[in-house]
Amino acid sequence: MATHAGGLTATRTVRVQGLVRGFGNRAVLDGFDLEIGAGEFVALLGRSGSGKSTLLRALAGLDGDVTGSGRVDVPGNSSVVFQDARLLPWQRVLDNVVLGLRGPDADERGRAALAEVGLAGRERAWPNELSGGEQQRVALARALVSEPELLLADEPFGALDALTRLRMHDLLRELYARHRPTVLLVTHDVDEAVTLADRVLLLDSGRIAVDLAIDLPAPRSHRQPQFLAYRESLLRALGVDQTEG
Ligand SMILES: Nc1ncnc2c1ncn2[C@@H]1O[C@H](COP(=O)(O)OP(=O)(O)OP(=O)(O)O)[C@@H](O)[C@H]1O
Repeated sequence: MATHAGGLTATRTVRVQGLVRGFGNRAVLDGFDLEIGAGEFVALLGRSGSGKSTLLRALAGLDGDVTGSGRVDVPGNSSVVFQDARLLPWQRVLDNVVLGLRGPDADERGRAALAEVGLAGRERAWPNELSGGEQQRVALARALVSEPELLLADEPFGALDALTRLRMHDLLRELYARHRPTVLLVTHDVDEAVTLADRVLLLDSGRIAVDLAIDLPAPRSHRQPQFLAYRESLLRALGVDQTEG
């Protein structure tokens, strides 16, 4: 069985060694290794079915029913954000954010987190009164209110329209600058990866085929020649034909 342990050094937040995960006879990850430094913002790209979510679930400890082996070291206080906000519809926005928080200052921290994601004044709203983008802001507030060392995000903006997605990019980058968690962001979107991350991993057939440091001054934009160079090399590695469209 895989061990899921805490106890990390200050310089390394995530360490995966010899991770094996599969379904039936098929190994998705077979002897997979990964290290992520404290405070790194890492994006994980890969074709559909390459094992991105399988890896994220292993890091989140959300695959207890899956057989596998290997060692997974992550901090004890990690948060996960998914493509859908997964709010409890019978709880008001603030109650969703502070769910699981203890202490007399929980509400105060929840309010502060909501203000940080631009939702001050919506504390008493019900989730279904919010737009998809607003619900995802609540999910981010809920993830960050506990000041996690590690934020795991599985295509958190995948269901949003293009404009909302761009706004969420700015917000996530802002929150990251303020709180400095280690981030692992699973995405299908090469531009999203290059815009947000300082390191991009490309998963292919259960192994890391590309491990690319993104060294771009902020604010990042498609107009930067280096941005286009990073995008091109990642698209090439993904096997996307760039002569089309
Ligand atoms: N519960 C499951 N039972 C059987 N096979 C599964 C299960 N979950 C995932 N798989 C298979 O494992 C492989 C990796 O899936 P995973 O969801 O990790 O890929 P992914 O890279 O996240 O894909 P996507 O980008 O489409 O979300 C796929 O071939 C998938 O069909």
